[in-house]
Amino acid sequence: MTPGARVAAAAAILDTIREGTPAEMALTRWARASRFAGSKDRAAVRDHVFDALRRWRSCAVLGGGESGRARMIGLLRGEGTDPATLFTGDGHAPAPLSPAEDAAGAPPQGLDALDLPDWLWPLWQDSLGEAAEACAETLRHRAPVMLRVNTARMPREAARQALADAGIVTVEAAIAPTALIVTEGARRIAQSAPFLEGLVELQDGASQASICELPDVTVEKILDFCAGGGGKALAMAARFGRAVTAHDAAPDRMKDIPARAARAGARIARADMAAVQAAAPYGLVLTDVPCSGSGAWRRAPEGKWALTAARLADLTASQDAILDRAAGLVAPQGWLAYTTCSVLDCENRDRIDAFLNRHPGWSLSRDCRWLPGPEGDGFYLSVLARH
Ligand SMILES: C[S@@+](CC[C@H](N)C(=O)[O-])C[C@H]1O[C@@H](n2cnc3c(N)ncnc32)[C@H](O)[C@@H]1O
Repeated sequence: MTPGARVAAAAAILDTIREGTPAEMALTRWARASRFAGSKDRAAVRDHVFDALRRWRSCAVLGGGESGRARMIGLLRGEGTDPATLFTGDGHAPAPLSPAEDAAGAPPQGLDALDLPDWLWPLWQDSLGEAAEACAETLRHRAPVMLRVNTARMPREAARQALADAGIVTVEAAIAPTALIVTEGARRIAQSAPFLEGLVELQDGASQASICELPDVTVEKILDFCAGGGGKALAMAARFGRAVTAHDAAPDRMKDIPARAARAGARIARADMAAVQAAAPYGLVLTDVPCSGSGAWRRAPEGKWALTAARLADLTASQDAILDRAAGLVAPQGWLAYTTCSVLDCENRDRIDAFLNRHPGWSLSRDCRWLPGPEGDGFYLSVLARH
């Protein structure tokens, strides 16, 4: 596909997303219907679509309209590319700009320029203070591809070498002693020997850092209460060199854990609630709760536009309920860790303060927040100690 044809494909996909199709589904449907598109074409179209989703508001203002075509015009203008160079009408490229399109569009201002929803701004500012604008700006750009080295198997430097042998270039990240940033060859990771042999896993830097900040547990049992695909359970198994119990209210989400654990040489047993309760208490329970994802909107930008005040209220209620439930599983003198990939206080420190008000006999031991940046997403960790 020519660069212009890729832009035309992205514009059409953005229209289906506007009509309500989730981005991943819209991309998959397009790829199935476009057998002529090679892997580089698919990657380029995907990048266009996700860039436009990250900058949804500013693209519309710069492009002078809400359609996929207008947003692609806006995206190119925002990147300093004259749309006329790609909107040529040649082959499968989009038709040239009309005089009206040429004249439409303006530099975005305020929240259009920051690409945040209006209703969210007061909460955003209260939570982030002076960092509010910089944080919004960071989320307008792509996230780094990051790997966690399974240091239970190999030191970080040796893993870097093994990755380089597979054509994957990385640099060490300061955020965590396990973290690497991929600078070249990201698309080779899933088929590479270091990945297939469990030496590395894809995991954001701040998630890795949060596991490094957990208190030491030497003999006690460890439970990942919201295990999902098992990213944190695997990281805890590597950090502590111990077995981890994994639970999730949606057990299907844990279906990849056995294969991932086998690759990594980790002992992770999946457990339903009855089994979790039968094996209680635990020395450490991690609750990596469902959240707005506001710290990770670079990776999942649709979430930025789908979040509403009502949805946020539902999330905070379920965060409280999960904390209450998990607290009952923690041994005396044990730890309850709470994490979100959100930067909003209402999902972070406010939930912990509310928990401490409801539960005498607990105290706050550690409280960390990472802002989105070159080494990771926005993330929050709180560690609560049971007396
Ligand atoms: C942020 S995701 C977990 C991601 C995972 N820890 C990882 O690192 O890959 C949150 C998970 O919490 C689960 N969940 C939601 N409500 C829950 C509940 N009441 N009890 C346990 N898990 C719950 C969801 O199904 C979802 O998989």
